[in-house]
Amino acid sequence: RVMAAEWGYSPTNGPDVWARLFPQAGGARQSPVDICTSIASSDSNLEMKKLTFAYESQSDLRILNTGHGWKVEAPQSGSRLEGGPLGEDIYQLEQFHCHWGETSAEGSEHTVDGRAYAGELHLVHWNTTKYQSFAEAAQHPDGLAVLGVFFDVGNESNDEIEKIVSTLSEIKFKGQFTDIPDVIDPTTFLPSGLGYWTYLGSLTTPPCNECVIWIVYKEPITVTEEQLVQFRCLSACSGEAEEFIVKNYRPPQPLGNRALRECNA
Ligand SMILES: O[B-]1(O)OCc2ccc(NC(=S)NCc3ccccc3)cc21
Ligand SMILES: [Zn+2]
Repeated sequence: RVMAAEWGYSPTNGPDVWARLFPQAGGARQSPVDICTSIASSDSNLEMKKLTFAYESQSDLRILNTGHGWKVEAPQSGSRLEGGPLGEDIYQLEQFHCHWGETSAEGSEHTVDGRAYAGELHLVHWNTTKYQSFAEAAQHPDGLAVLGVFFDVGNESNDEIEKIVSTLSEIKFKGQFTDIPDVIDPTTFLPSGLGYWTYLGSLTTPPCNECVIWIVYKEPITVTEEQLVQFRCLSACSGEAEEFIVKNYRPPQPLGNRALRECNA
């Protein structure tokens, strides 16, 4: 059966059939995974090398509808993510995006002891110590570092997420983009508690390159149901046809014999 031209999240082009067109999707270090907290080893080594990050505040960042969700392009030569599981290398912010579900009972990519959150934010960084470009870094096992932040649904709307939501009506269709007028400070997306789990994995979307050092924060941030409802109004199509992006998360993949380490910052 020829796979639909575009990969997606429906039964005919979704995660269960990605490996047909994207062989890496069937690899042994795929993401996301279910984080089984009982097997996470508390690695004193991680405690020693504190994970540090420094971001700039930026305005006029471009947000686009990729057809699989929204993505904010935030190449930040002045940003630095280092320490923790990242060895001696410095990683630079490239973009951030989000995954969500049809209802708030699902939506995150990583799960914790089988529990899904309502969504998951990914802050994507690449190794500028070793590689010359994002695309090159994505071809290497230590090329990318992604911070994952879970979304819990609550009554307070998240002001930083609101800056994203307020632009979504302008990028309803796939391929559309606009500039976010507000100043965005990526630091504000991070929870107050900085404990995290870390393991070696992959992109969670095709081509599923096995190039990501994952750092998943334990503490979720809060968004409102209304904010998630707005995410689900984006269209996966470029024109009149309306196929809403109601879910864009990959289910957990086998951890296999990978180490899952935790750091209680
Ligand atoms: O797993 B993720 O959803 O979260 C983290 C993350 C980062 C990047 C992507 N995909 C990209 S950039 N593909 C295009 C591309 C792929 C490979 C080389 C160049 C360009 C998906 C995810
Ligand atoms: Zn992602």
